[in-house]
Amino acid sequence: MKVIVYSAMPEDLIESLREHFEIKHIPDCHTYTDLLPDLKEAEGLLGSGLRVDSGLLDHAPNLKIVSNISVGYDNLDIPELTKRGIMATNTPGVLDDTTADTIFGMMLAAARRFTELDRFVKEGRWKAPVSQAEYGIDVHHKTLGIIGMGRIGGKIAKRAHFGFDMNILYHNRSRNMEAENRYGATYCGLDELLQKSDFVCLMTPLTPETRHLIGEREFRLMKKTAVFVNGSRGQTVDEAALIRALERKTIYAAGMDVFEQEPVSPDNPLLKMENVVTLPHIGSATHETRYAMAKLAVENLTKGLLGQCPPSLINREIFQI
Ligand SMILES: NC(=O)C1=CN([C@@H]2O[C@H](COP(=O)(O)OP(=O)(O)OC[C@H]3O[C@@H](n4cnc5c(N)ncnc54)[C@H](OP(=O)(O)O)[C@@H]3O)[C@@H](O)[C@H]2O)C=CC1
Ligand SMILES: O=CC(=O)O
Repeated sequence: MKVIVYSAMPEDLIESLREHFEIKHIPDCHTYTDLLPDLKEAEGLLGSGLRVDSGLLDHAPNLKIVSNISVGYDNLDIPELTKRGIMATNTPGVLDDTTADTIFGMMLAAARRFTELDRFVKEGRWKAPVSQAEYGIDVHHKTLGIIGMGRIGGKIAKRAHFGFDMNILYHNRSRNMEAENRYGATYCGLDELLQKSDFVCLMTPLTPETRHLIGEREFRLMKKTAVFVNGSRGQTVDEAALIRALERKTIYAAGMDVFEQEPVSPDNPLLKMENVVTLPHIGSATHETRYAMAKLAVENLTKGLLGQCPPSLINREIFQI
């Protein structure tokens, strides 16, 4: 069976795949056209970020499984894959703590102005003891609103509750009793969360329902002192509205790990704002966690192609056909 690996992958994991499959490794793939010569025969596709829809699938008549090395799977057209009987898998769970660390770190950095003041020191502008001009705002004992209290949202809540004595509000389509019982989180409507939170953290998947979930109206509902942090996907936020909210001081600061366009354009006004912490989509980017994700993706693909149910199968109905 032929498998295309279209992202960088540790050599030992490539070797474990070679025990079962013929591997074509194309680590620098940007669009499916880079894969065209191999797609026709491929039964498995493994990597992260590639858009997989009918455009690609029409060239891949033998494909049985698409194994995503990420938990978010907005790059996959799940209904189309399911219609064609192709399994889709992702990597939930193994990246929760690392991603929560990143998002929490970004919240602290925005509130305490770490990146801005790092530049202040390195550029030789630190000439006297700091004054109010360099003060930030406290994170501990404040109210954190988490939109999308799932696996990662829960780990952010854990840090906020046990480490920072924060009061936690959350909004989902359904209640998360574990977050309520373990971290004292309170369920509320989106508008109430936006009005009451000192920190607003967005952690939903990108779906048609969450596209531009946070826009002009939502920024206006937030406190003028609010710090907004996006760890989900760039398209869940109307970035033009965020830029206006920061320019007009409708909110205090922002932390962005994800952008509507990635890599972000150098002209993006957010890059010029001192009160915005920008990261290059590194939520899960540690050596240990990226390895764990790749390993799980390899397990998903191997099990799927060898006739077993992959542990993180998204379109489970395929196994009931
Ligand atoms: N920045 C980065 O590097 C990373 C980003 N991510 C992003 O984070 C996302 C979340 O991951 P994970 O925590 O594992 O996912 P989960 O599915 O565990 O959690 C997602 C949460 O979002 C809620 N949600 C979904 N749709 C809506 C909606 N329309 N309105 C309100 N809440 C909603 C869900 O609750 P309910 O169903 O009850 O609504 C659920 O609690 C990923 O899909 C990915 O996009 C993930 C990892 C790293
Ligand atoms: O953005 C990363 C993911 O795993 O999803």
